Amino acid sequence: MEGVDHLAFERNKAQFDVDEMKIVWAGSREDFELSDRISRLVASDPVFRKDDRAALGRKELFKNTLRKAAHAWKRVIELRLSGEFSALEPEAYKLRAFVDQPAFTDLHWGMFVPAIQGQGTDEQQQKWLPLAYRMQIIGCYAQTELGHGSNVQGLETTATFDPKTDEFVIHSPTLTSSKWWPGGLGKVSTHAVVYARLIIDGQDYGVHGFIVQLRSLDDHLPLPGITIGDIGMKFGNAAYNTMDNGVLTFDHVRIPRNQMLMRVSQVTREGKYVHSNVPRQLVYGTMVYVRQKIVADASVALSRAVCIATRYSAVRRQFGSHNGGLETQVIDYKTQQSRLFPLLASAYAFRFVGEWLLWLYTDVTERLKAKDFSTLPEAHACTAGLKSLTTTATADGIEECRKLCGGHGYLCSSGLPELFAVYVPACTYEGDNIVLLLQVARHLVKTVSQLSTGNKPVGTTAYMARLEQLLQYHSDVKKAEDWLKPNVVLEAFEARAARMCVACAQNLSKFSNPEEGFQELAADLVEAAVAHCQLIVVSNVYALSLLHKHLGDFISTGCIDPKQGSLANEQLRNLYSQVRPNAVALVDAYNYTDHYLGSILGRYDGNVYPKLYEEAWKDPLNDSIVPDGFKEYIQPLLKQQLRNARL
Ligand SMILES: CCCCC/C=C\C/C=C\C/C=C\C=C\C(=O)SCCNC(=O)CCNC(=O)[C@H](O)C(C)(C)COP(=O)(O)OP(=O)(O)OC[C@H]1O[C@@H](n2cnc3c(N)ncnc32)[C@H](O)[C@@H]1OP(=O)(O)O
Ligand SMILES: Cc1cc2nc3c(=O)[nH]c(=O)nc-3n(C[C@H](O)[C@H](O)[C@H](O)COP(=O)(O)OP(=O)(O)OC[C@H]3O[C@@H](n4cnc5c(N)ncnc54)[C@H](O)[C@@H]3O)c2cc1C
Repeated sequence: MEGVDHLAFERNKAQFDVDEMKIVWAGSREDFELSDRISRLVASDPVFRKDDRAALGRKELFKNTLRKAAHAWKRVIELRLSGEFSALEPEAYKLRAFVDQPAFTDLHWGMFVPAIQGQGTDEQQQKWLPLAYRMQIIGCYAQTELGHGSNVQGLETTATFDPKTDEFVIHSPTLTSSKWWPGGLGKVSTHAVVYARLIIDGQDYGVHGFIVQLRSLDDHLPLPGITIGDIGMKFGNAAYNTMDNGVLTFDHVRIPRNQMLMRVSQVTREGKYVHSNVPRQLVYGTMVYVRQKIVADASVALSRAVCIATRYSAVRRQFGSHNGGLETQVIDYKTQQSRLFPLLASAYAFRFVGEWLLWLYTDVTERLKAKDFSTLPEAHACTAGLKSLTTTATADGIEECRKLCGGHGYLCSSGLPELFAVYVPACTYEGDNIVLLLQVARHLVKTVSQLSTGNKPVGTTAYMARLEQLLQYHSDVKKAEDWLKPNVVLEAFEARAARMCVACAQNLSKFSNPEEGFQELAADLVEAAVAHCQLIVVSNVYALSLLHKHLGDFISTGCIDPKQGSLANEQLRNLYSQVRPNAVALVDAYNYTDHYLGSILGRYDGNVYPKLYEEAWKDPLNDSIVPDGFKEYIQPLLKQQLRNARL
């Protein structure tokens, strides 16, 4: 029934103030009001409708994306969502987020602009940023190649300095050096920040960023020497196919010398390479920025899936009917709770860890401005590790939510297949998750090895300073409630991470060649890195379900014994019972509109069955009662069978 809240009985059970929790989730009252206003604005605008997108072909889908991006930009300007002509302001960022359709603009604002801001000189910023802010040029981030993505130092594209003309010659020497994947490149971008090996007088100075114009600003045709196109359909139907991930090759394309991004190092008119007194890793700065954004984004994607699965689990009933009464809500099954509630808790935990990471990132940025590079390794390890941890958990969590919704979760109208398809590449882009965990492992091993030299570990590795104590530690948990004390949980996680790191460091020391040891022990190193990253995010329910999931680690490292493991599980069951009456209210606190959720199963009013039934009839296959192709392919078969039957 329209207008009836089928979930009201669930909402009445809540033991906390949902409106207050909405503010906690949003970050502040101001943020809440902003999100609320912008999400409603998007939901009520017919251009931003998205319920029809699963049935669109690639070309229509792409054109629809262009239309939405252009309309979003128009709205930003009309509503003066940002003071300047810039879409970097929170309002404009939120508008793009609620439009919920990946587009070239994500890369323009999310990578092209930050690359120039972070790696361009003041002069370069003054020249390029106003053009980019007004979208008079549209840029992308062209780093990955057909042959190399993870190994940035292995990129093959060259930028050779020509002192005669004061230019760089950008060239793709091999097929594998073709740029491959950059979003927005395939059909839209007029410019790119291209990463290429700097060659001066035959000497290779490694990978640097260059601003290169790709297409004419008049007719949008590729400039001479440039070959460009889309790399083809990707996983899922609509999902990430709204994006024109592209291929690009250069045939001796010339650009002026001042288009090398020169904040970190410079090439003079005479062809002299000058490296500023800053770490070369600052060339990777844009990736650090985006990894931090991706962590913040993980809680959004996971919370959407959890919201759908929680509301639907309260609506869906199976078994347990007595004397013709109602069947049991599937959310009341302990198995459903043990799969769903840790994800609900994870969404909240990732929301808070995202805030913390933003603080860390802001802090390191301020320090870099003051030429203090001391916290850069910690910022790199935290952004890389948490990007890996949160995206893996979110991608797995979305898929689990699909299963939690049974068969109906497999329908596109549940919103879950598309959410998964659009999200899962987050485990790969901005750094493959395993490659990133290996970076964390290097940081941890280095930290352990420096302890003997008296180096005091700082930041998230500070617990290693108590190594002796952590190596002696054995949990003193005696009853299930002991697991409710944050310190008890935290110490167990610290001891587990410390012991796994120390074990890796000890095993590494047995190798005469450390690099060989690192390769050989990579799987253990990744597990130690995961343990360290989990330590960063632990909080009550979440921590206990993780402890239960990784019980083997905790027991094998001697941090807890099997009895204490069972007590943790007992406590977990108690906590699920406490979460149960609050579950629907906890997902209401995300304040998502039905437009943004894009899911019949997750509708706010819980009116699932009539709407699912209605939606089915909208499928293009139901446009005709007898399908196209009946006469050619089905009727002859039927007639054939009839003839055979008569024989
Ligand atoms: C709308 C706004 C955006 C919103 C965001 C939301 C969603 C995103 C949406 C869509 C995504 C779309 C786009 C995706 C884009 C891309 O994918 S761009 C391409 C990204 N590519 C990668 O991430 C490549 C991964 N590889 C690397 O980062 C490096 O090659 C790797 C770190 C693996 C190795 O580098 P290498 O130079 O070979 O280093 P070493 O292992 O030898 O390390 C040398 C030292 O440098 C330190 N280090 C490495 N990286 C960094 C860094 N980024 N910052 C600081 N320091 C770094 C490393 O720790 C070593 O230090 P020590 O020498 O040990 O002290
Ligand atoms: C949707 C999407 C959008 C993207 N957008 C952009 C963009 O805008 N701009 C851009 O430049 N790039 C972009 N990329 C590329 C992306 O950054 C790379 O795909 C990513 O960095 C992974 O690199 P790769 O593809 O080379 O994977 P590979 O490194 O080839 O990974 C293959 C396998 O090898 C393993 N592996 C690799 N190295 C190691 C190692 N040292 N030790 C152990 N295992 C290892 C990995 O774990 C993985 O299992 C995008 C990719 C996707 C999927």
